[in-house]
Amino acid sequence: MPELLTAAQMRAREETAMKNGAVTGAALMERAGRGAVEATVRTWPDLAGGGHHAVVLCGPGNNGGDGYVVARRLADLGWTVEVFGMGDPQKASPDARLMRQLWEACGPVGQLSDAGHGTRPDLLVDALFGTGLGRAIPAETVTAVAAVKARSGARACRVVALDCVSGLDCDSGRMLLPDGAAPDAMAADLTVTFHAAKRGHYLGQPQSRSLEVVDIGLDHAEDDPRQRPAPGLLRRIEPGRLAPAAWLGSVLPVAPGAHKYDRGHVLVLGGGCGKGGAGRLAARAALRIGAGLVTLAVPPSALQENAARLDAIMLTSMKGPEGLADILSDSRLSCVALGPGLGVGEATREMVRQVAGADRATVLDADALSSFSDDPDALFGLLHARCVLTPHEGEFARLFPDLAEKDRSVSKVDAAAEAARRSGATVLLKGPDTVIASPDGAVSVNAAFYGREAPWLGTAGAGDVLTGMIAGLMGNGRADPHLAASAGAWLHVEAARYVGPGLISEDLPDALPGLFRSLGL
Ligand SMILES: NC(=O)C1=CN([C@@H]2O[C@H](COP(=O)(O)OP(=O)(O)OC[C@H]3O[C@@H](n4cnc5c(N)ncnc54)[C@H](O)[C@@H]3O)[C@@H](O)[C@H]2O)[C@@H](O)CC1
Ligand SMILES: Nc1ncnc2c1ncn2[C@@H]1O[C@H](COP(=O)(O)OP(=O)(O)O)[C@@H](O)[C@H]1O
Ligand SMILES: [K+]
Repeated sequence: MPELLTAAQMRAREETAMKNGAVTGAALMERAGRGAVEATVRTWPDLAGGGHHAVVLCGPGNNGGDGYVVARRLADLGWTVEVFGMGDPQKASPDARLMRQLWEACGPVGQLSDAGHGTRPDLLVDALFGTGLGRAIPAETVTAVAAVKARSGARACRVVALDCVSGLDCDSGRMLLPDGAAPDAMAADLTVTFHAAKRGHYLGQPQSRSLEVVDIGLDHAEDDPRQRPAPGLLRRIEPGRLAPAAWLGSVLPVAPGAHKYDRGHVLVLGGGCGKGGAGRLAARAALRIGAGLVTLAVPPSALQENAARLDAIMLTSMKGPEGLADILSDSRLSCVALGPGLGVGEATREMVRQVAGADRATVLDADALSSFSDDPDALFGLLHARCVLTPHEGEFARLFPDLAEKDRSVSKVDAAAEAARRSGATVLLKGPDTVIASPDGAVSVNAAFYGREAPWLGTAGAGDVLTGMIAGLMGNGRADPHLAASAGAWLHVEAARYVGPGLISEDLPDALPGLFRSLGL
């Protein structure tokens, strides 16, 4: 699976290759610029050949150096190229200075403040800042980008960003913009990044419609999606070089001779009369994803309602927390999911205490988490390594107020990792950029970006389905919590994309058989 690098990790890869004598900085810059031009033409084949017009905005560092290479390459292809630069060339790195000089043999470098003059270009190249960004970008760069876009009038020109959209903090995904700038002021149609995607490309609000990774000849670390990611590496969840079936075969119960108990028996604790939808969604998802048996335990008053709605899912009556011990005494129950529709309060807290004490694979969501807002440490004291917490940002803020989104000083990755360390459980922090972190430092991200968008997944009950999917995967005992949560999050988005717009949560479990078939399972 592809790893997502921090800016420092990227610099280290580059420095190692240069120290080994494997490559020079100038050669890397040439490859980056050449790769960016090739990726641009691959994306927009009508830009192949000469006769087009580009405006290239170059910053003071090596990102600007890449921009001078792109400018020269486009000019070689017969384009009309205007280049505008910033910063003192004498202060640039030797590589960036060299690339600027090589460009200057082809054409001039104008002042950034003049970038707004002229006719509509076919392409705007953002080579202002890359991984070296340390603070908010200067207002003059935002003004220059807006001025070039304004040259285009109603028919916007295409924008390609080199390495990242300038202003993107490549570690956190936050945009570092001057006061007053619109959040999408620097947005691009295509980002071409080098060697590997950076963390920030897959966190926060995507600033680019598409992302291409160009190989520049540096070594890649091997990462097998069937194993837990190594601490310190941020894994992007996707099958990678493996076929989806080969990857998911490591978490799904597919042994030909499997008995239903080999495929796990999941217990879902459901809500009271009139509050049962969430539990039923979770139970159905657990069954559809492959649990051999699923039992829904509900208060006696909700038995009739549920009996009328369920067939393959077994139903049992549970007289409050007092009735739970008896149910949990069945050693064949391999995973318990609780929270959706349970209600916030002491009864739910007591259920969590008993389930955690039963030392089984456990998924805690929604009210099972919110019931501990007043004393998160009491929850953390109960948890063990086979627990998965699946908060959305609101639930996360109740348990980890100092890591809450609104005043988060660290990235979502670091926030989830700290939450996992503190709680002793795997934490899946939801969103279009869902982050999964485990106490040993394993972290993965499942991003619904770059052609994998599924905004219709933000619909009532989608989280309850995810809870059931993860419980179903954990129940069969094959996958560890991190891998089960990762595969669950990936399949959740794939199921949403399989159904498409108009999706309601009920559709998600029932999309799984068709999705599995399409994945070759
Ligand atoms: N690391 C690698 O392996 C490679 C890096 N390359 C390019 O090099 C880039 C990184 O280059 P650099 O480290 O020089 O960094 P950048 O070019 O991203 O920017 C750093 C420069 O901008 C200045 N700066 C940073 N933030 C600023 C702000 N807010 N306002 C004004 N000035 C600011 C810095 O003082 C420095 O001069 C990558 O993004 C990539 O485009 C490529 O050439 C290929 C290989
Ligand atoms: N824009 C989006 N793109 C992809 N997934 C999304 C988006 N918005 C929400 N989701 C996903 O939808 C689910 C919503 O879960 P949650 O907030 O718990 O809802 P509920 O409580 O109604 O079940 C989460 O898995 C989240 O990651
Ligand atoms: K850039």
